[in-house]
Amino acid sequence: MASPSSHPAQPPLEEARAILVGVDFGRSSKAGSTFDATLDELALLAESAGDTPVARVIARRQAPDAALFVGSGKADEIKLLVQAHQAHTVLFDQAISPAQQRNLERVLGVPVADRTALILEIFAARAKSAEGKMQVELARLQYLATRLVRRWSHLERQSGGIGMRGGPGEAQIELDRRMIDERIKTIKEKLKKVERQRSTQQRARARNSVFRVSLVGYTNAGKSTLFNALVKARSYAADQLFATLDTTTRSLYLEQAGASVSLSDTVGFIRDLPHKLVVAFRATLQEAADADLLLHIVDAASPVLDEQMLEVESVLDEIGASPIPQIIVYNKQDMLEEDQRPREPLDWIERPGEGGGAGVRAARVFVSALDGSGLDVLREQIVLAMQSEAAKSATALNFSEPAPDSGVDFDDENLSAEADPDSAANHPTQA
Ligand SMILES: Nc1nc2c(ncn2[C@@H]2O[C@H](COP(=O)(O)OP(=O)(O)OP(=O)(O)O)[C@@H](O)[C@H]2O)c(=O)[nH]1
Ligand SMILES: [Mg+2]
Repeated sequence: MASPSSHPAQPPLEEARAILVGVDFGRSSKAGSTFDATLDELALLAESAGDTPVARVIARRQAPDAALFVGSGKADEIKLLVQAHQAHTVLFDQAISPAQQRNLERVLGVPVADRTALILEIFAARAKSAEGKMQVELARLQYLATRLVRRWSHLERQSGGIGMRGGPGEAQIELDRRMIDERIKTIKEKLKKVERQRSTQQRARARNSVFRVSLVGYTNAGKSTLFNALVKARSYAADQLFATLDTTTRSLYLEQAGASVSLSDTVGFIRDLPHKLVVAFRATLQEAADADLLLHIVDAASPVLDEQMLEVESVLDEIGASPIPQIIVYNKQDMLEEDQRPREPLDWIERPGEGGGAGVRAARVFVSALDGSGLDVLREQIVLAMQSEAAKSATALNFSEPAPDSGVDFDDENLSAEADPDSAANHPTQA
């Protein structure tokens, strides 16, 4: 076995057995079942990062231990499990500090990672566009700059991707850190340029009056599957978290309206998305925020669908997309028991308003992206939303519509990475 001070041996590609650890601080509302669901999500994250979960440990504490996050007894228990399963890594459901990570690695003898690191690994492996890759690299470097990372991710070894694999002595780390800072600066500058281009494109798109619809929702809810079913495209759909990172847009022809709308598939949301990553992806999500209509896709079979919906609503609020009309799409109806399925194909529910304010009514439709049921009703609702929007802007036109080519309706600079999420620049098309 690797001595504690050396770089722990990297597992061979085909196996990376992981022990999952969650600490219940007694805050989960519906104790037990809910907490288990969060570990289910960690398991799916681990699998999406190429690890195989082999055991779960749940600890109960009032507060995290300063040195080890869990108590020393629990740490011993985890170590026994690591040995019994010949595990290669231990994954924590909560964010652990750099010091806790170091201490844990010393005690357990294998690399330790937390949820944030896992999400970053997945994002790094999945990003496809040049901009997406830069955004992820930036978020990763900012995260790595604060810790000695001993875990050389499974995905990274597969893809030979970007990133730092630390581990060596302090001098090397100091050197790495300086290089990291340099790299961060360069990427920020490049990103600014790309973002300026993007906002010019967005402005052009906003001028041509195609009705824009964005699919949003918790990761794995079925956005890409629904996107493919609607436009008969092939967006990458898989039982993995964050299968989609870059926005894909296609034209969707709606027979009932005799017109086309543009439909965009977007990155999924997840609870406690690392803050840096939220900032990095704001530009991508901004496309969702600029839509005329959001289809909020929900995994109706998830035991924690309420929490997932609230998480999505809170991110939407953060990027200024709360006021955009929504259709709530309860997907995966085929997975429900007969008696759990709704009697009517459509009803109305109340969703939170802007800034958590007064609720707003939204149509809810029940579909299965897999077997295609309910898609007609969904198309009808899109048409209705489009017509009601057209009626609204016709009324607005009678008042003070600026000349379409005034060119001063909003400012490129304000849409750059540092833009304030609450600034008016996030609502460029608002009358
Ligand atoms: N049974 C069932 N499975 C579905 C349905 N829609 C999607 N799925 C499955 O759910 C999983 C996730 O689907 P995706 O379309 O990749 O989900 P997504 O929301 O795009 O996920 P991310 O891009 O990772 O955020 C896949 O295994 C799909 O086959 C459905 O209506 N019924
Ligand atoms: Mg997807």
